[in-house]
Amino acid sequence: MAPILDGIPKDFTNPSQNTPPQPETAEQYSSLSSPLDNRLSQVEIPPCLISPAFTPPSSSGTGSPRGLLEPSDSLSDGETSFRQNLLETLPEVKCEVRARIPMNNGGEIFIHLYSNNIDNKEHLAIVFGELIRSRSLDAPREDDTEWSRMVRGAYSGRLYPGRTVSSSPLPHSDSPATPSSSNQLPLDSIPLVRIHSECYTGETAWSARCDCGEQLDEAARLMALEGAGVVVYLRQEGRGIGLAEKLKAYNLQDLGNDTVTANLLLRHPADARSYGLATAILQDLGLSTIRLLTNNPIKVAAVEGPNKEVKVAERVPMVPLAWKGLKGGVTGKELDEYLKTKINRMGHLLPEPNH
Ligand SMILES: Nc1nc2c(ncn2[C@@H]2O[C@H](COP(=O)(O)OP(=O)(O)OP(=O)(O)O)[C@@H](O)[C@H]2O)c(=O)[nH]1
Repeated sequence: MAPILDGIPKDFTNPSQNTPPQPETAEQYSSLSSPLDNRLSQVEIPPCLISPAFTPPSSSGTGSPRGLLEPSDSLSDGETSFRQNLLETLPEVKCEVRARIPMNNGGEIFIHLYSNNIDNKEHLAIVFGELIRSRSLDAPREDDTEWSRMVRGAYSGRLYPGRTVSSSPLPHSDSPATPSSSNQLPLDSIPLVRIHSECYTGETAWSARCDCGEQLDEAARLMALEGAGVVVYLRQEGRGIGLAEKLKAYNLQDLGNDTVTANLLLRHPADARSYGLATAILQDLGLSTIRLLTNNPIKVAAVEGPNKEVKVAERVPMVPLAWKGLKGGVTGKELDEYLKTKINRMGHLLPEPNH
């Protein structure tokens, strides 16, 4: 693969790790991953994004290693700038707390907050349905009491005023209770999963530059319909470069650059994300086979992990509502350009609309 930015170390986003020899091509990759369709096998998947890998450090985006590039400086395609180092094992994750959230549409979710051994961010799993449970949350802990188990969310059924036993599945019943087999996800059901990267602008600040907020809503809608599913919400804002750098990238986009070039001009990779934490969280939730909601072929291969800790049985496309001719979604020139760059420069598997 050709170097991206002459003279800049490819692995500047994670300089402290030694990089083991990595496959460089889709062919070499095929021994690690099982592509879901023909287009997937044609995509050159950056080895750095195969789990397990570091999520970019929490300080990512706070400084450009060697300053801003001028557009006239050496700048080529973004693929080889994906460069992080692999771990030999998955990161360790621990669900610290789980809480029920009644939704404003009448539904209900269980938010799981995770800690891990590679960064200090609060990564989340938003769980639909009660049958998907966290092993690390439910496991007995030192000095556990019924009270501490209920407060951290390691209870079954519902909490109610006066409840004293964490494991009771029914109100006022003190019967023993890790979830019974009838309370587990049916063996033949493969849950929907969305691995979503944080996007303050699209999810909170009403941005029409991307469809991140819409994708989150659509994932929630589908999972609510099925009564089960998980959104793994990773705190890798701005494709891992952080909010400050993403905002600079927006200014560079307004100056005429696409999303990939804007990142490169800031001397960041086109995509600095990794998915090892997502793989570990799915494992903790007992999900070894999933249907993954995404258009991003890298995500599919990355989340499976080198040892196939998680198997993606099906990729479920996420087509923007506007591109399906439906109302209610994000629309506009910026969104179209954002999506076309994903298709043309990042290999996303999304058919362009006819309009
Ligand atoms: N650097 C940068 N990041 C952006 C921009 N627009 C959105 N993002 C970030 O892109 C990420 C979107 O990630 P995801 O929703 O997981 O989507 P994806 O990997 O692109 O692919 P899908 O799974 O198909 O949606 C979030 O972290 C956003 O903050 C941009 O213009 N520049």
